[in-house]
Amino acid sequence: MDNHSISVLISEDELAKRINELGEKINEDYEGKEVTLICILKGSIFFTCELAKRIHVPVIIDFIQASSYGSGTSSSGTVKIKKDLDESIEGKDVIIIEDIIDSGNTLSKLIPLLEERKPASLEVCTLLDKPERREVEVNVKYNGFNIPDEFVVGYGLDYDQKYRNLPFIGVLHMDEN
Ligand SMILES: O=P(O)(O)OC[C@H]1O[C@H](OP(=O)(O)OP(=O)(O)O)[C@H](O)[C@@H]1O
Ligand SMILES: Nc1nc2[nH]cnc2c(=O)[nH]1
Repeated sequence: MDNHSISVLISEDELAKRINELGEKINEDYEGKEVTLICILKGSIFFTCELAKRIHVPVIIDFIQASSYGSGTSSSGTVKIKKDLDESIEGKDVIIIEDIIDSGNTLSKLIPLLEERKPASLEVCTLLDKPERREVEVNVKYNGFNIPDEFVVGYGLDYDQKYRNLPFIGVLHMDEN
């Protein structure tokens, strides 16, 4: 069994404050419109819920699931759709909600696929960005925090499907022995 510990990187209060700011910005940018939030399962569920509560224009929420990294901590480079959206996004103003952008592989595959469905607009909102890890450029309109190249858990992010329920973002430290 793994021996590891977790240290707080971004506290619950800091998350709430920044998500408020992102919500306010989205309210300004989408004034008079309806916005469709696409939550990328599973990691983005907490962020999507918290952000959606702060958006005051009409909101539609839908879910999509891309293939996962599995139990490891690095990108496979290939992305498959495991669960597709329920509704059409044709003519909709869409924001993709991500918990984290790491290599950029997931979004670089997902964005063209969603663009083919002819949304009126398509933007990306991520809670976390690890710019040092980027392999493929992704156009990100809303970004909560840039973080260092550390494996993080909590607030939806897992290690081996665990720790998604932590109310903060923590760094996972693996013990040496
Ligand atoms: O920029 P990338 O290198 O592609 O990494 C980012 C993706 O990795 C994580 O998902 P994961 O595949 O771990 O699935 P999960 O959200 O179900 O945990 C995260 O939620 C992003 O979707
Ligand atoms: N849980 C988790 N998933 C990721 N996917 C890409 N980067 C990360 C990370 O730092 N933590």
